[in-house]
Amino acid sequence: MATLRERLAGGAPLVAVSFGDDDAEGEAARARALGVDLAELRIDWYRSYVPGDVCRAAAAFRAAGLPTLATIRSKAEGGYWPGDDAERLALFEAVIPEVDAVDVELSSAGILPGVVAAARAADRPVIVSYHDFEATPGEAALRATVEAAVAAGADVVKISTMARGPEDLRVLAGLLLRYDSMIVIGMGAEGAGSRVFFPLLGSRITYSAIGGRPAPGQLPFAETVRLLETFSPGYAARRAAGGDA
Ligand SMILES: O=C1C[C@@](O)(C(=O)O)C[C@@H](O)[C@@H]1O
Repeated sequence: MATLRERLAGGAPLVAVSFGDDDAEGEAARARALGVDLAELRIDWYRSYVPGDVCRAAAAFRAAGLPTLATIRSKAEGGYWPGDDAERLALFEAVIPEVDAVDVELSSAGILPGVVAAARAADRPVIVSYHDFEATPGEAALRATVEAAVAAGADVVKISTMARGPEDLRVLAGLLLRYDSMIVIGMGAEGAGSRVFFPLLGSRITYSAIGGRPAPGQLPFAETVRLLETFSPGYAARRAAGGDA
């Protein structure tokens, strides 16, 4: 079976679902049975930020055979992390060896070099991300963001912005076509189609919801699977092979 790094580098897109720390064993078993490709561990949603507890929740997903992505989203980019930079970096350093990849915001400048260094030391790919829940910035600003994320050490750059209409989707699609190793998402009702269409153009991960706290415009997991099976033969083939192709 391909590693997560290999899957992020090419081939059919991955369907991720985000999880908190309620019943990690049960959620992991259900997600595995449903054929989720990647569990995004939204550690900023967790009830406990004690490193041992966080690592145990991560281990439950890995034990179920599900690749994991650790995210500790800052409040500045729509997340819930209540602590300071030193605590967040320490938590990233503790959890990185227990997961398959890590996501950190470009704007988290105080911890970004440390997170990249910890990921490199553990040979884990790094997604450097940018979120705007209000609007989609102009193309020049987004290009500068992508280039700064690459310069910071991103293996994959994620751009997730609120799409207010077709013009925003054109900007986001242009960005996706311009660079390799991208995850691009148009959030909101106007962006919802991008969650299926952009993966067909090469966006590496699409995020979907199984209950929980769906992001704006996120589609349910089952609907995302149905649409990707319809439009992505590569995804359909991988799923038919039980996720292992
Ligand atoms: O950044 C992303 C994308 C997302 O915000 C979405 O819109 O699907 C959901 C988040 O959990 C994830 O980390």
